[in-house]
Amino acid sequence: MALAAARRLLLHAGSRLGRREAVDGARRFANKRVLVETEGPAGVAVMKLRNPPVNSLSLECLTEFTISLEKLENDKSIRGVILTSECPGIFSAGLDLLEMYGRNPAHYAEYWKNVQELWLRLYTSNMILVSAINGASPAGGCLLALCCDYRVMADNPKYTIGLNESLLGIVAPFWFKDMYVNTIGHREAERALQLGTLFPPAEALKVGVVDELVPEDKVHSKARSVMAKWLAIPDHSRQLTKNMMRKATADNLIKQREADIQNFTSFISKDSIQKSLHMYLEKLKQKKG
Ligand SMILES: CC/C=C\C/C=C\C/C=C\CCC/C=C/C(=O)SCCNC(=O)CCNC(=O)[C@H](O)C(C)(C)COP(=O)(O)OP(=O)(O)OC[C@H]1O[C@@H](n2cnc3c(N)ncnc32)[C@H](O)[C@@H]1OP(=O)(O)O
Repeated sequence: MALAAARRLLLHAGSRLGRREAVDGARRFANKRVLVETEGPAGVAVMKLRNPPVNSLSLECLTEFTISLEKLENDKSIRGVILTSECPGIFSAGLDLLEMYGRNPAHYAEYWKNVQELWLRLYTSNMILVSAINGASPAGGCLLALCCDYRVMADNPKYTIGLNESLLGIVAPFWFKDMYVNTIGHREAERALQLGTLFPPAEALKVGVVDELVPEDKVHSKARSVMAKWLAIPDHSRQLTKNMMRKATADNLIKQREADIQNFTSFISKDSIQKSLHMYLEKLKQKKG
């Protein structure tokens, strides 16, 4: 309930701000964790995640992300979005582990509902989505990139991307898996999911997790030039084609959202799974010390 109220407030406040700044041609609206900048006639918005230190997708971050997308979808002058990160070296560390560890079942259910909501909105967006992957992109971070129509990644061997859930002792849900299969094919997805592979850029390109690698300082300019190419296609034919390609995958979740929430909640609540998450969080801490 509190989140629904926050969502209404943010939508309202954001639209007022958006109108005021439109006077300059370039517009900008921001929540705490998501910054959106639009550039007048080109019809392109740049959406930057800024939830330091690692852009983990906390409940608040998911909510703000979803609201920002909703606002862009409602703005008919926007045809494309470049998704990127403001956190140096990190695109997104994925779902926030602290939302899935040590909480109660009602919290897990609420969190998962919001994860589903963001995924459905991103994956089925009518807008052109290009990801400018300027850092590490494990699990839910990779999920965000996979939702896009085109992925440009910084060619820095320190950055990896992939669905690594099995390394955490958890399991990517069927709709993560479906999207992976759609992107890289069944055999590669089967292997990468079981092994929890985090691909360095060259391998990510080879297997098809990303579409293009560029030097780090060229990620944004390349994303813009890719966007220009996609903008040249008539919206109606591109959108109908996208819908034709993606609808069955999205419908597969839509028809069983509630069951998927129940499944996640009971899975993540298990003692054995909580123990695995605890160990993984400890490992992250130890890495520092
Ligand atoms: C039969 C059953 C069938 C189906 C199952 C049913 C349902 C499905 C069930 C579950 C599905 C869940 C799907 C989950 C998806 C996810 O996205 S899980 C998250 C996966 N993410 C990761 O593994 C990334 C972990 N992080 C890292 O590898 C590194 O942090 C980094 C490479 C991103 C960045 O490295 P550094 O720059 O060195 O930063 P630090 O490691 O020091 O981290 C700083 C700080 O941030 C904390 N942190 C990192 N990642 C997360 C995260 N994802 N969530 C929350 N917090 C995170 C880290 O612990 C540090 O914290 P402090 O020590 O500073 O407090």
